Amino acid sequence: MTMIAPSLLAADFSRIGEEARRAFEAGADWLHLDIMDGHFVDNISFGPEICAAVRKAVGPDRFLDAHLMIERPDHYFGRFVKAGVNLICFHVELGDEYYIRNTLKRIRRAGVKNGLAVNPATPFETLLPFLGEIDLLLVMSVVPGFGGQSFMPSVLDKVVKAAEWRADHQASFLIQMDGGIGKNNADQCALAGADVLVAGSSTFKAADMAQAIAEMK
Ligand SMILES: O=C(CO)[C@@H](O)[C@H](O)COP(=O)(O)O
Repeated sequence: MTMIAPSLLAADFSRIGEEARRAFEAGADWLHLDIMDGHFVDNISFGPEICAAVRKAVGPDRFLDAHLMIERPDHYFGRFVKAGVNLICFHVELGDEYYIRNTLKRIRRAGVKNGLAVNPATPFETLLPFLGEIDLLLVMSVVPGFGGQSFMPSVLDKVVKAAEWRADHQASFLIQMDGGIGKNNADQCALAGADVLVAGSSTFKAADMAQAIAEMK
């Protein structure tokens, strides 16, 4: 079944530990942590210390995935490993083939899963050198930086291509989609091949988070 990962970016930051627990109590499979540095994207969110506080709040067994929208993932990822996240994803737009490949390898060597994120405007072909070396592909369905934006259906084609590539090459990376996702488009994402749906506004801001997650599933 498709997994749902509420994005903590849409939570009430004045009660962040409680909000993280609320997501799992409502049926979340993972919790998605959006890390923004004000350079790679035009917004600043939170860093490793908040991630460590979230880990403490939810206990050791919950799956936390960190989406680094930052310029130097190679420099900072170790701090997120120490904070206790399970997966670290960064953007394919950030560097040349050597930089991306090397950073992917280093993340795995540090003992967590790796992931590569792709912006809506970046073509599928940019991902080809790396698809055999990732645990997760994150296809952005909004321009990263802010929650609450509208879903871009044009990216579904990239998800279909990634799912086809995965089947043809007997690969096993998960496909995650993120941005503007809720009960009205979750089915399109899953049918295109997405395994994990990130949802911020449609979960944390729902009147009933458990019902919102159940409806998406
Ligand atoms: O990474 C991002 C935005 O950059 C996302 O994770 C959003 O935070 C998802 O929020 P909604 O679009 O679901 O409100």
